[in-house]
Amino acid sequence: MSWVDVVDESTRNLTHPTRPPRPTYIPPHLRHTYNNAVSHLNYDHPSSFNFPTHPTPSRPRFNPNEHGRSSRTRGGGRGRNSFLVGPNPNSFDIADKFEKVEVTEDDQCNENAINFDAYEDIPVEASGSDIPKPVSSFVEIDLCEALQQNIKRCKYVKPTPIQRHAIPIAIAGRDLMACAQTGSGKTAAFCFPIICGIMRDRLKMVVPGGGMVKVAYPTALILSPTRELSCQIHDEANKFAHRTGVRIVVAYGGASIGQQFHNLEKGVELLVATPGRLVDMIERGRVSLKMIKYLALDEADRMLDMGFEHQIRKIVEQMDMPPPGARQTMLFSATFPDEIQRLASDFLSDYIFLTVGKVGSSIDLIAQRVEFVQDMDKRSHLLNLLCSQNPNRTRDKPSLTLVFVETKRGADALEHWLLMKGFPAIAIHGDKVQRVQVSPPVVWLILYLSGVKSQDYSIKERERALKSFKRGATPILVATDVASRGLDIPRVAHVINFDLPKAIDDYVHRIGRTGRAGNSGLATAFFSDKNLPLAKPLVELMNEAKQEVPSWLSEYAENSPRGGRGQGSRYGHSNKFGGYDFRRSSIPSSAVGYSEYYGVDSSTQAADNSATAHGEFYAVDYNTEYCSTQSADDSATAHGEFYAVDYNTEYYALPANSDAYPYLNVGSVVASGWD
Ligand SMILES: Nc1ncnc2c1ncn2[C@@H]1O[C@H](COP(=O)(O)OP(=O)(O)OP(=O)(O)O)[C@@H](O)[C@H]1O
Repeated sequence: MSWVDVVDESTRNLTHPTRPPRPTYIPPHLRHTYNNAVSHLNYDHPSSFNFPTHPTPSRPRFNPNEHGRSSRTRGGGRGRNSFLVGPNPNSFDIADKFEKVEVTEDDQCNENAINFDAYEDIPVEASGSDIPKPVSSFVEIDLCEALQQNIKRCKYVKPTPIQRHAIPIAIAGRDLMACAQTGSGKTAAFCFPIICGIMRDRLKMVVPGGGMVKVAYPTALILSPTRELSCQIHDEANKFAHRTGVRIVVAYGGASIGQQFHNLEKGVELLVATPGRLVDMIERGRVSLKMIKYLALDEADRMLDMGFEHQIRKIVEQMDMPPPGARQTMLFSATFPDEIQRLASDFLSDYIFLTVGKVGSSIDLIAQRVEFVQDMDKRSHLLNLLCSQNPNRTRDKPSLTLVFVETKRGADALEHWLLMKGFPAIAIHGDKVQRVQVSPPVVWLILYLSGVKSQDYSIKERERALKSFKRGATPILVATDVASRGLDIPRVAHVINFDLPKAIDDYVHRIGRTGRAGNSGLATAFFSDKNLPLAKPLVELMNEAKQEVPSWLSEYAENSPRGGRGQGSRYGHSNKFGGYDFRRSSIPSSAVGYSEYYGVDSSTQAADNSATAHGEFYAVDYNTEYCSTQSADDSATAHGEFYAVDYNTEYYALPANSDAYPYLNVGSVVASGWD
């Protein structure tokens, strides 16, 4: 069966629901072990698979004539017609649908949808003072009744590990920096406490205005880097806030600001926004942040890196938002480079740092494969991969494949090429406006006649691409990093890094589009000469995730310049995976003149001798209060990775030599995998 047949079939099934289902091919993300996942995907022997019909690929070892009919006559046209269908006829209004979900006390329906077994041994680290205890069920948390009902409606039977730990912390009003694996339920972890807080505060707070107001005074703000992610958070938050009366508005750039002002005028308590559009609204005097009590940054490390930091600082520090301590701030991501932790700490007050899960444990979730492919061979290799990938189905819908490329132009070109080859692909990137600008005059005429503005059109184009992909009409999405973070798309079975990213953190987020909510997935990367700096961090990541590392990649890693994650990290420092609160490596005042004392909490008490010996970790005694002139462990200093002190040390200090400072960075915290 070819891709076009699959799409055609899935479209037909929509209109003929009585049609008997085809035998289901078990997709990788429903298999429980790596071996199972890859045993059906034998890439070295593509002929052992049910090849689709497609035009001749350029790769010589693949001969389409051995594998089926030519698709030029059959597949191409039908494919294109079938995936360029209009809106899903079965699409429904989420609110209506949600209303009809029955709430029962013993609703176990979704338990199978999420792999809770994987939670049992998940490593969790928390640091900070007076850390609230985790819970094991939602009912243990003091959430209001309507929210509890909505949790059941969402069929969230149990909290995920990040929810178990983070929600009690947030409900207790504490500031939080939380790092947990992709797809592990962070959205609910910050939405539940915010919605609950808004409902409680209503009783005490008087918000300016009333009725239709020109200036909006939200009490909660969630910032996220992309419009797609903001919309997704808005949809989720709306489900959680169903029948609570909490008013939620989303604001993002590239769409009509007028409509968004109109939405704000109707009242807003929780504003979900992208930074640029929010700054615009504040500067036009239409939004005031002076009533903000809850601030959450999703994908916080991205929000504070070079691209966004300026805007975020403006919003958080230079507008009228209450300062840290007067508001509650929560930062969430799957990756937290320590430089970003440092920046983020400016926004927080007496915060708790939480990491849930370590990379080394993601074995059952995302099977990672790396293949050496030179740039010129990538297309034919991709074609082989797509061909050998049986058009998987989950509940009679095709499984989805996400292909990451480096540039917008590359995304468009690959989309076009895949279409030419008869594969139902669609591209998404941040520059759809340009595509509109070069559109033929007839497109402009249609837009003009239908009263659609170009900005709206570009947004709609992006939305349309995502919708078409989500519902399986175009089961291959070619994307730039605009789709690498946060997007929660069920049935993404395979992530292909056609072009690897420059930073390993981006790789972590990209592959995290599969293997979500405890399900397994498959990630394939095309590694070329250009990716040498990524070799070492990639090998480290794969080793820690207990993935099979090809010997050629290990050799590259060994021969590549020193730097580990440093070379592959956009932040340029050596790193170790696993949870680590950067405050543990802060430089105390007596050592090098830093004014801030780092308070060590109980979670740091267990000093690890082997760590000391390896010079990778430092540990200080539980009762440590001061720093003194204890000299740093030589081996640690020599490795330049970490400062180590003796297990029984009461005091710790860092060498006064300021050159040592850069080496003391712990690097990025990356969490991935649930068990
Ligand atoms: N307690 C729960 N029970 C069942 N499903 C859950 C639960 N919590 C979250 N989910 C589901 O898990 C999926 C992933 O959640 P979410 O998108 O919040 O992950 P995330 O940690 O924010 O991922 P990313 O790092 O990629 O942004 C969603 O489909 C969500 O509905």
